[in-house]
Amino acid sequence: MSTADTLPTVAGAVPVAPGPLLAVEGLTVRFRLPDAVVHAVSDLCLEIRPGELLAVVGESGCGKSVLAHALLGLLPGNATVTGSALLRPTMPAAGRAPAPASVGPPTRTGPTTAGPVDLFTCGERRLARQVRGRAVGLVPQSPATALTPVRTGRRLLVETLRAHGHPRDRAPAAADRLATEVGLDPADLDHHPHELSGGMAQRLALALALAPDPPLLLADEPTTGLDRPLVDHTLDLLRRRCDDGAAVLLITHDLAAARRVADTVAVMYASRIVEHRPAGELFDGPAHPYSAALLDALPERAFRPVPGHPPMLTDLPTGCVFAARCPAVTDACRLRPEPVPVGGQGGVAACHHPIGVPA
Ligand SMILES: Nc1ncnc2c1ncn2[C@@H]1O[C@H](COP(=O)(O)OP(=O)(O)OP(=O)(O)O)[C@@H](O)[C@H]1O
Ligand code: NI
Repeated sequence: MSTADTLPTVAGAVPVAPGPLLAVEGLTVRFRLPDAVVHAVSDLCLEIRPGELLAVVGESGCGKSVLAHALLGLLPGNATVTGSALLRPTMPAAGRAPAPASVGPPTRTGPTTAGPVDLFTCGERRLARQVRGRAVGLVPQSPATALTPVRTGRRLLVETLRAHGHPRDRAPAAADRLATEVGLDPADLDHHPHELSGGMAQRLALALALAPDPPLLLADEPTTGLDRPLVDHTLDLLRRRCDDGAAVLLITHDLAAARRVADTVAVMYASRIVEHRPAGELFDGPAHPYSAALLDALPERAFRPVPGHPPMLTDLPTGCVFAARCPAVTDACRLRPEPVPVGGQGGVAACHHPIGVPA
């Protein structure tokens, strides 16, 4: 798809047609601890459109999973969430053919004329009934603990398919097809989740998330524990879902995965998005020194780890969060950088000295 019209807007800008499926504005998540406050996500803005695969990348602990959990109202009671996350409602698009390998309900969803829903204010009842596992699917980061242990994979999958409109007589065959689609042997569905390996549980969780054919899928490290062929199989499956009109937010440590399938990449560092670009632009010429350092750490590039450590999320600097590790730091970095346009396709980087942009 064209990346020019898939990019996020800087906070406050007017989104262009056809409009995002999800528009997150100023998302801030804080966890209250007895003696500290964890700044897990800070002033995060992003948009994702139908057909777009957005990869969110960044080191462990930078806030990627908290972002996904915030969108679905899954954060614990010590969290406070501010900002907005407008999800455009969808309805079945009559006559739209499902992808050949897809076993979702016979129609994919398309836009309606109804207004968007703010996921942060719509309330738990609406999240439970209309959003989680329906409008927005989640592949959790630790599926082994998230899956109900008392039912077999087959029962979980058939129940999910039935709950989303598959007729009783067709749901078992649909479950088998879905298992095959995610790289499981249908016979694996006869086991309970705890009897599965981590990689198999991962694929079962993916099948369960795909069963309702959600217009938006949040996939949190969906390839952890898989060998390379299965990683590629899973990534290509997510790509096909996007090509068929769904939007996928792929959370991953694996930059090669992002490069393989993403349209756009958001690089997170210490609770903030520091760069958000079309994938090709980011990999060919990162603008934020942190993105450049992450790419330099790849084995096929300089294989040089990012020097130093991220700041504590309980004690973030008031200026640029990357300043202490940045080779290009100057006095200006004591002030927080606003996102500035980089590249030619609407990308942004939050940096006072973006690479390749004249001062
Ligand atoms: N319930 C909580 N209470 C306090 N801090 C929390 C809570 N949940 C998460 N955090 C903190 O929020 C920060 C972001 O966590 P998150 O799980 O989003 O990281 P991540 O980017 O997904 O990392 P990983 O790649 O390791 O999964 C971490 O510092 C984590 O310790
Ligand atoms: Ni995580």
